[in-house]
Amino acid sequence: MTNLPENYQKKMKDLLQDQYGNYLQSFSNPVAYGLRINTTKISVEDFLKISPFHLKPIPWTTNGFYYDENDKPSKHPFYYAGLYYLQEPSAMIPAQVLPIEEGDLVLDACAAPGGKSTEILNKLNGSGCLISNDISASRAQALLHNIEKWGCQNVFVASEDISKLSSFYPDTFDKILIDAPCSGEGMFHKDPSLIKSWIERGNQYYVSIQKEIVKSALSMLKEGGQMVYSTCTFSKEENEDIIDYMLSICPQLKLLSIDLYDSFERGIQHPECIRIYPHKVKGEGHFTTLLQKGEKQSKEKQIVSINSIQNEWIQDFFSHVNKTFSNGTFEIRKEKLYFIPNFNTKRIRLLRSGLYIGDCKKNRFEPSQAFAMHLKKEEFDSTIDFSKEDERVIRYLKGETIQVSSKLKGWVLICVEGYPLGFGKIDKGTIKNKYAQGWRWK
Ligand SMILES: C[S@@+](CC[C@H](N)C(=O)[O-])C[C@H]1O[C@@H](n2cnc3c(N)ncnc32)[C@H](O)[C@@H]1O
Repeated sequence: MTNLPENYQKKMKDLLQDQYGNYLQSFSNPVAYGLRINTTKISVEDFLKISPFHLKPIPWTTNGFYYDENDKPSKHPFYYAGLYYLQEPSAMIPAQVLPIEEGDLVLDACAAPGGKSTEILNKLNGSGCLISNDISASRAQALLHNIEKWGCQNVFVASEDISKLSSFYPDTFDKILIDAPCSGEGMFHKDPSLIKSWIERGNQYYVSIQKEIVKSALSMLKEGGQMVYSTCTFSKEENEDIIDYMLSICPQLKLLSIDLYDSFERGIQHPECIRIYPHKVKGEGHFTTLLQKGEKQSKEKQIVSINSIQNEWIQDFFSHVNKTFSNGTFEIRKEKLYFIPNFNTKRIRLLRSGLYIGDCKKNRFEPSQAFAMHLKKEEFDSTIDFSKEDERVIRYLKGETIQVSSKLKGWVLICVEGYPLGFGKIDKGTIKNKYAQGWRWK
């Protein structure tokens, strides 16, 4: 049984009252594991047809499933194909309740390692643009990897303090998600090591950070824009009190109610908010609120612009690519080709602008790993598709040279069950491995 500090126990007893015994009891439940399907790459129905895992629907999501601990989905080629994200089931709620519409400009303010950003990208479905930001440079690297694996083009990955972003983008975003840094009380069951940090820092340490973050976010939200504030902690100071603080500094802000799944609880004094407790659902804890700044406005039409790059090697490569790009421009920066969405990011620290397509080397073009993840099998005219049981899949993911019986020559997109994993270069049945070094199977 987890050793909870005395003062934490007292707070939780006051909060939960007669449910406190059930809360303590929940520490002996097994941890619930979840995966969320990348609906940009595969429909839920199609994934269920090819999934080798023991899946059960997570009732508050449309594309989230519990899996069995022994399934080990992080050790499967489908994970490398970016077909799903592994996420704690209750953490699926914040992105789910943010009402994203086609063409929205969205900010995920505290995004790393990317659980919520990946779902926002699914909801944007290739339209609009996401700025996925995290102050921590090292966490932002993990964010970049997850975003690239997800395969989208309409995203910038930034690493800034959100207060700095706010000076560049007043009244800019249609939607903002703040999954705030918090004391993590909802994670004590899954990761008891967080209790030590709770003892050292308590709740107030986070309250001041959260206030700064929400103040900056509110100033970046457009009139009529909507915002989700969420934490994975139970303390009222870090949840409803932060909502009260937001209401006090932004008078036109209002709370919108969220459809309540049976076992969710309402917020303290704010019935529009939802509280998720581990003794009520199969998942850890979370708090989520949906807010709107003033009245909804009608939307301006997106500017559609597209250019082409006059480079023989790029054009030759693109003669094998059957896909159209929109709402952005192709740009070569330091010999790398990108497709960059229409959004001015000139003054912020970026880890990635849009889609990194490949490298313009002397007399040739080399497509990137990110571009392979972006393509669908039918969008490249030279593919080798393996079944998930084929031992060459793992060998490819390990970076080995592999043999196939094929007359193809040149760049090939290597797929598993029809879903791209990366590129290779084939000649006389030998595939030279081009799977990115840092992504390899360990
Ligand atoms: C709860 S985690 C986010 C988890 C993420 N939303 C997900 O679903 O994978 C909070 C994040 O906030 C980031 N953070 C803390 N202070 C920040 C600030 N001032 N500006 C931007 N990000 C910040 C932390 O580095 C941390 O990664």
